[in-house]
Amino acid sequence: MKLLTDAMHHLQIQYTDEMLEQFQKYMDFILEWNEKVNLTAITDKEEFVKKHFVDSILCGGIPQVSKANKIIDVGTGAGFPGVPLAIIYPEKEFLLMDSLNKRIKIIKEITDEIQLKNISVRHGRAEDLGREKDLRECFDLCVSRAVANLAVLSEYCLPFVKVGGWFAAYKSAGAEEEIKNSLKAITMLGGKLQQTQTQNIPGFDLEHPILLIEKVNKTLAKYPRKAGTPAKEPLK
Ligand SMILES: C[S@@+](CC[C@H](N)C(=O)[O-])C[C@H]1O[C@@H](n2cnc3c(N)ncnc32)[C@H](O)[C@@H]1O
Repeated sequence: MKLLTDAMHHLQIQYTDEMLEQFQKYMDFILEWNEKVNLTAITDKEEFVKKHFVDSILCGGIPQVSKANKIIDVGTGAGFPGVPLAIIYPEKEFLLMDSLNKRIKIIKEITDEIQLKNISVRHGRAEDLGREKDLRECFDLCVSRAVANLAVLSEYCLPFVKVGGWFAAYKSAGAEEEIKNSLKAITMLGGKLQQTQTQNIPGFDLEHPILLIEKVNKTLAKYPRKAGTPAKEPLK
């Protein structure tokens, strides 16, 4: 866990022994489950800590993230970035969702086991859950990593965010063209790209722009379109 504590020092994230224990147990359980169900291609523990834990908490300490209370992780997969963020922010409430029920059930089982009490889970597609009354425009912050192209992702994510809230999209370096081509879609969905934050921890080779998109207007009732349509016909 030295890699993780080094990164947390750099990001000025406070941590406790209990948090480090939760990180350790989460990795152990995921790798154990991974022998039966495909959860992650990363099985080397050092790589796991870097690419899953450190990468997930790169948005830690960003003011838009620090001040959010209710957070949703769209397309969480094996729990990233939602679980590491829930560990470092025990006072915030997290909802992790994914269209693959198998993964959601495993995350629930593991997070119960390690007593991460601030996580709940929901199975479903973003296009469907984004229309549910108890989820639509209810979150201060939506995070999402490695789920879809930014225009598509914005249609999945922005409907969950309340006006005045934020969508933090984890993108890879070199996404400038993708960002430029998604600006219109972001506006159509009620968002505005305000800032791109690139966290670079010396020695980590994780250069990652995190796009901070503010929800400036309500999302029109016609979005998200029906399941499958955003990916087939991205807004432009
Ligand atoms: C490549 S994985 C990334 C998982 C995780 N966010 C990470 O960074 O490790 C993409 C995940 O998004 C989920 N996903 C894709 N489209 C989705 C949708 N329309 N609604 C909900 N989840 C979706 C997939 O089931 C998968 O678990």
